[in-house]
Amino acid sequence: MKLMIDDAVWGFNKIFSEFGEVVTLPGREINRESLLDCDMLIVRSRTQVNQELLEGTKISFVGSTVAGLDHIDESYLYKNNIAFSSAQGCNANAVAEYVISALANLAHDYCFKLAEKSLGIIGVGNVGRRLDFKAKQLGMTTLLNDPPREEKEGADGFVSIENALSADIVTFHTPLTNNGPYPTHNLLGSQNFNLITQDTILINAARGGIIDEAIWETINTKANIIDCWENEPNINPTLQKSAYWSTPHIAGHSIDAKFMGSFMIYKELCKFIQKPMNSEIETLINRESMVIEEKTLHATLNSIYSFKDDDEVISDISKFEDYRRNYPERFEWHHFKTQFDLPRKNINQY
Ligand SMILES: NC(=O)c1ccc[n+]([C@@H]2O[C@H](COP(=O)([O-])OP(=O)(O)OC[C@H]3O[C@@H](n4cnc5c(N)ncnc54)[C@H](O)[C@@H]3O)[C@@H](O)[C@H]2O)c1
Ligand SMILES: O=C(O)[C@H](O)[C@H](O)COP(=O)(O)O
Repeated sequence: MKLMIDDAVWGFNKIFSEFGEVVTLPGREINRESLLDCDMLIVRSRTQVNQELLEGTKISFVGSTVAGLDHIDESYLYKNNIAFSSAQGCNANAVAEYVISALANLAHDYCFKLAEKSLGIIGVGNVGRRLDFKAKQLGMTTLLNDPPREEKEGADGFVSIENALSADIVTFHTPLTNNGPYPTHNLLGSQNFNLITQDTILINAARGGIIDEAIWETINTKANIIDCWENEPNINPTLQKSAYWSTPHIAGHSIDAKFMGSFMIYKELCKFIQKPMNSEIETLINRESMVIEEKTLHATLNSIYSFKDDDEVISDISKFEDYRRNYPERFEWHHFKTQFDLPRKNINQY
């Protein structure tokens, strides 16, 4: 068997070589010709998986080791009996930790208390739930907007998008969709950007295109935290300069998240070819606990990982893609023994 794997897939050799010959390319360079003698395809978000890529190949399994799905034509795969698995939730905790780190830095630099602020979360799935849980542990008031969930689960606990946009801090965690009952392209756009004021902190760690950047760059906000951009890696320089933090789409790029994305697809591939799992794979991340002596939330989180460094690197926008492909090792909070009592994972969520 021959597998084509995006070379940004974490541990691709250690994890997938037991299935057969592994060949790799940067995700953006995987094309139909490179797949002609391959049986399986393992990607991240940089490969557009559709008819143009797969027609005439013998690919029978596609694994996407990330949470987003906007790079996958799922209906094409289904119609052509190509098995598909993705890693929903693999990096949700990483993104929630990124947002809390941003809020801790903003609270420190703008001299406010998080417990006195409201947080509007638009999209309350794997990321949004974890963020809601952590923010509440820090005393914040959260306003949750998620019409698809509201439709299924009832209105209790949810608010309108207009209400969520009135929060002190507004953060988006929806997929990027252009159709269906609740499309998210320009979810914050000409129809409602008037609800964003000069006191609003606005965060996009979901997908470029959910917030209309042509309007965003003209609006005065209190602060912009931007991890996901339209037209990556050729991001909007005006917005980049406006941002308190501008980062190169790395909110979900902890080592834990990258491993989990690969491990989730490994398990699905074992099921697909009915092969028993190699139990050693699960223990590939066994980092010993590290001690952080800092006493405040802000100092503790910056000791764990300094996102400010990521922001500074992409002040030179040309470094966007190369930096994310060679991103520094970042471990999630549970690897650390901290003086400050950090919001921990809620085991009921996982
Ligand atoms: N920056 C990063 O590194 C990073 C990492 C992980 C995920 N993401 C992005 O964030 C998105 C969310 O991630 P997730 O794991 O929470 O996905 P998820 O599918 O678990 O949650 C998405 C939630 O959005 C809701 N939703 C859909 N349309 C909506 C709308 N119009 N208004 C409000 N809510 C809506 C869904 O009902 C769902 O609850 C992903 O699709 C991906 O594009 C980015
Ligand atoms: O979709 C996701 O899970 C995230 O956006 C993730 O950061 C994508 O990772 P990439 O494919 O850009 O490495």
